[in-house]
Amino acid sequence: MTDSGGARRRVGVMGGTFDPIHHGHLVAASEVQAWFDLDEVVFVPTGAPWQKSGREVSPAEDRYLMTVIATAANPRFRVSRVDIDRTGPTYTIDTLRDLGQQLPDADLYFITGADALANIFTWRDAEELFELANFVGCTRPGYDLGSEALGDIPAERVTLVEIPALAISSTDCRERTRRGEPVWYLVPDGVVQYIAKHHLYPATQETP
Ligand SMILES: Nc1ncnc2c1ncn2[C@@H]1O[C@H](COP(=O)(O)OP(=O)(O)OP(=O)(O)O)[C@@H](O)[C@H]1O
Ligand SMILES: O=C(O)c1ccc[n+]([C@@H]2O[C@H](COP(=O)([O-])O)[C@@H](O)[C@H]2O)c1
Repeated sequence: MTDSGGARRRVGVMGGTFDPIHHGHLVAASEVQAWFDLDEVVFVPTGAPWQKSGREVSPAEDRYLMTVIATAANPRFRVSRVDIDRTGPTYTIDTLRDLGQQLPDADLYFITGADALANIFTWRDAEELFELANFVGCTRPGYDLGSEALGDIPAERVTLVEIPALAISSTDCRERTRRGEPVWYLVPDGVVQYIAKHHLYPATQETP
């Protein structure tokens, strides 16, 4: 909503495969929300993450529901279905166009990890992305994003934000679950229970 002075809202967009969502994602979104005084952060689970097509990804509805569970307690967080309800590969250019139409009075801040930001020119219509949103790159353990990695990203459209180092990845959470190790406190409690209830990330069968 626009206030009487016509001020534009600031909305964060946190896209991800979220297989599963973990506290690294949630801390990054919370830090960026506070840093930019965002009105809200919209989490957008991917439908078909084409750059992860070489590996098995859990059903979109499971990833969506885990994201809803993980964000439910924060009044500034919500989850959008735009990417999972669109058919075909998921491209951020479509995410930003769809959200821009839904939120015409908002300035968008797309939140990514530093690793993802360094690869942004492999994304579809990369040049156009910077016309639709600001980009916020979160530092992540193991990634030292020097200014050369930002390459041709327009400087006025990108900000790097240092967040408390959290060495958590979805890959590690899946592997720990497959090995029967706990993921308590790496992911929200409700997500631990969702993974168990729906038998996500089962132990892989050893071939004799
Ligand atoms: N610990 C973390 N701290 C900050 N950002 C993160 C962290 N983990 C992931 N991200 C960022 O969150 C976004 C969504 O990530 P994604 O859902 O692919 O999780 P992931 O942990 O990187 O998954 P995977 O290990 O399966 O590749 C990406 O922009 C990614 O760079
Ligand atoms: O637009 C693209 O071509 C593109 C390519 C790779 C990743 N992305 C987006 O980057 C975000 C993080 O993706 P991922 O695969 O690291 O979970 C998510 O919103 C993806 O849709 C987007």
